[in-house]
Order: sequence, then structure tokens, then C-alpha cells
Amino acid sequence: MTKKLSILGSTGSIGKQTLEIIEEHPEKFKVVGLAVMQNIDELEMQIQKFQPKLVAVFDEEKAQILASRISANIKICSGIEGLIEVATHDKADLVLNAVVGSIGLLPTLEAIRSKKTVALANKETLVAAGELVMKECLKNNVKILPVDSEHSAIFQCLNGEKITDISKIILTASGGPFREWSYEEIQSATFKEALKHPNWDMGKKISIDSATLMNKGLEVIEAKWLFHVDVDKIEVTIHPQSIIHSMVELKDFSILAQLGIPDMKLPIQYALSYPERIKGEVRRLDFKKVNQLTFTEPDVKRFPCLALAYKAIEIGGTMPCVLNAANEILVDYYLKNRIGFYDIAEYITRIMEVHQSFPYSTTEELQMLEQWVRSWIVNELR
Ligand SMILES: NC(=O)C1=CN([C@@H]2O[C@H](COP(=O)(O)OP(=O)(O)OC[C@H]3O[C@@H](n4cnc5c(N)ncnc54)[C@H](OP(=O)(O)O)[C@@H]3O)[C@@H](O)[C@H]2O)C=CC1
Ligand SMILES: CC(=O)[C@@H](O)[C@H](O)COP(=O)(O)O
Ligand SMILES: [Mn+2]
Repeated sequence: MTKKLSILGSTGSIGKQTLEIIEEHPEKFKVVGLAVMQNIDELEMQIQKFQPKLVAVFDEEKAQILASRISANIKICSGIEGLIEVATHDKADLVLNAVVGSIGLLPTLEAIRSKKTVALANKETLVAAGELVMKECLKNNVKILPVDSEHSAIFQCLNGEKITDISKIILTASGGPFREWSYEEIQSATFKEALKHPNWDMGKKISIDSATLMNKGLEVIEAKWLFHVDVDKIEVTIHPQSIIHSMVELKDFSILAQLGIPDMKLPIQYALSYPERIKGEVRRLDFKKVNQLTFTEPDVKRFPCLALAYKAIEIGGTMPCVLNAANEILVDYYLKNRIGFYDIAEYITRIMEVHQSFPYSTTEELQMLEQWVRSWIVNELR
């Protein structure tokens, strides 16, 4: 049977690779909805090729320009309502969420409430509101299929295992572009240097997160919610080759790992085809060409963001939402050359000292908090 898909963030790195997989398997997958922020030129080409029934452009002006360019029988919507409409399209069997940032939270929640399976790349959703999202999954008997490479690896390792048998999750981290740089060198690193990831070609925000190791911190929080594991059982190891995508140690101390060439096509494809496996244009790992697989402890002095993420989830409540919101804003400032590399960690440290975490129960509370984070940072950096 053909699976029908809505793709949020179709013009991004994950979104485009998803469409390439769909193009390879037209008998298996069909696109019914696409959502983007503002890139209507790319979206227009995607519309011609995939003929979705519904598209959303977050930016209202751009949505209007697109409307003047394309056929009237494709519905165009905008704003957060548009994103939600695509996420809940009645024909969609699977919603792939690959937008960047916590803007992905509401469409994820609404997709779950509409009983859609969600293939989740947008890790910020689980960092900001993991507890709420997992409760909705339970209530609606809905599955989240991880797209993030480490979480896909863990998901694949756990196939057939009991979650209660997990003794430890070992998340691998490449170490990013500054793995071997001194503190002083990193201090003056430009955003262009930070964008040069050694192993993966990704969007700007996640590339900076990988350079600060905040990406791994966000992934620790993501793993806690996806696999119902306490953070003290989640370990990070620096594995510069990015061949082992993560590991699980079970209670009998058997360690399971998933390996492959660093290529997001595999985890994306697995989330699309699950529970089946399909053969696609994924690069094959030749074992004989792997010279060495190395593992070292992360250095939280040079990469304080990792420790901040552990601290935020240990405090719990609204603290991870504050960490995430502050990080999103500060990464944007860094990309605009307005702050230095270590200012990201510095301002996150300070806002976490100011914020009194509380147990939240609604997305409105989190949205108000995000607004507070933004005004706090704007004020500090004035
Ligand atoms: N890239 C990767 O290899 C990996 C990414 N991830 C995660 O996946 C997510 C996406 O990452 P990536 O693909 O790299 O990011 P990109 O920056 O490449 O793409 C982001 C996409 O989201 C869209 N978007 C942003 N804001 C909105 C909005 N308000 N409404 C609708 N669409 C929006 C963008 O549209 P537009 O083009 O119009 O701006 C674009 O299509 C992130 O959460 C990231 O952490 C996880 C693992 C690996
Ligand atoms: C491809 C993927 O899943 C990214 O999240 C990747 O893990 C980033 O690399 P780092 O290990 O450097 O964070
Ligand atoms: Mn990852």
C-alpha cells in the first residue's frame, strides 16, 4: 500500500533528502502536504514534481506570491495554522517533521492528536516539551519514529528488546569541527568555521549546535523522552568517525550498536518504511576500509553546552524549554556575528540561573516562557 506523507520543512536538509527517497520509491510513498518557512522557489519546484494537495508557507506574504504562481487546485495556507493544517491533513498516514526549532511543537502535538504517526527530526520539540508530547502519544496510542541518526540507531538496536532491560544508552558524538581546537582557538572561532561539520552536511542551526556540543545535549534530552530512560543512564562518547551511530547496553551487559556511513538517507528511509526495510540509494559501509573506531570522553570545559543540557533536564520542568529557547536565539545571534562562540554558553548559564523552573502543563505556558527568554536576551545584549 502507498504511504501518504506530509512533510514539514520540505526545503531543508532533511526535507530535501526525504523527497529524494520518495522520488526513488513512487510506488511506496506519495506526498499529500508540504510546509516551509519562506523558500517558495524551491517549494514551487517540489509542487510541480510531487503534486501535493496542500502546501503551507509560514510567511504570509510569500504564501500570497506563491498563490499567484501555481494552480488554483492546490490549497495554500500560512502561519502556524498552515503548519498545523499540513500536519493534520486527513489523507496523511505519516507526518515527517523536519522544521527547525520549537515552532515544530504545535504541529507535532496536533498530528499526534489526529492519530498520525510522526517521523520526528525536529528534536527541539522533545527538548522543549518532551513530557507533554509523550503523554499525548500514550493517550492517542500514536508512535513517534525517530529520524535523528543516534535515536534511529537506538530504535533499531531496541527492536525486539524490552525498554526495561536497558542499562545504558551510549550516544556517539563526532566532536564537531572544534574537537581538537584549544579553548583559546575556539573562543575566537567564526560562524563560518563552526559551520564546517567534519562528517555531516546539515542546516545552519544544527551545525552550530554540533560545534558547541549542544546538539548532543539536546539529543540526551530527546533520548530520555523517546526511550523512557533516566538521564543518569545516558552517556555521551566522542567518536570522530561517526560510523557507530549509537549503542545500547542491556542489563546482561550485552552492547548493541548500529553502524553505517554517515548519511541521513538511512535513518530517514527507515522512518518512512518502518516496520519494513527497503533498499535505496544509501551509501554502503565497507568494513575493510574502516581503519579505526575511537572513543573518548567529552570535554565539558571546552564544550560547556553539553553540561548545561544535562543540568537543565536534571532540574526538569520548564528548564529544558528555557535552555532550548535561549540556544535558538543565541545561535541566531552568533550566525549574525553579534556574539562570540562562548557567549552562547555564557548567556544560557545566566538565564538558567535567573529562571525558576516550574512544572508546566500547557503549550501556552511554554510560549509565554519563550517570549520571556527572548526579551531577557534582547535586554542583556542591548
Ligand atoms: N540536517 C540533518 O542532517 C539533521 C537534522 N536534524 C534536525 O532536523 C530539523 C531540521 O534540520 P535541517 O533540515 O538541518 O534544517 P534546515 O535549516 O536545513 O531546514 C529547515 C526547514 O524548516 C523550514 N522551516 C523553518 N521554520 C519554519 C516555520 N516556521 N514553518 C514552516 N517551515 C519552517 C525551512 O523552510 P525554509 O527553507 O523556507 O526556510 C526548512 O525547510 C532540526 O530540528 C534538526 O535539529 C536532526 C538530525 C540530522
Ligand atoms: C546526523 C545527525 O543525527 C546529527 O545530529 C549529527 O549527530 C550531528 O553530529 P554531532 O555528533 O557532531 O552532533
Ligand atoms: Mn543526531
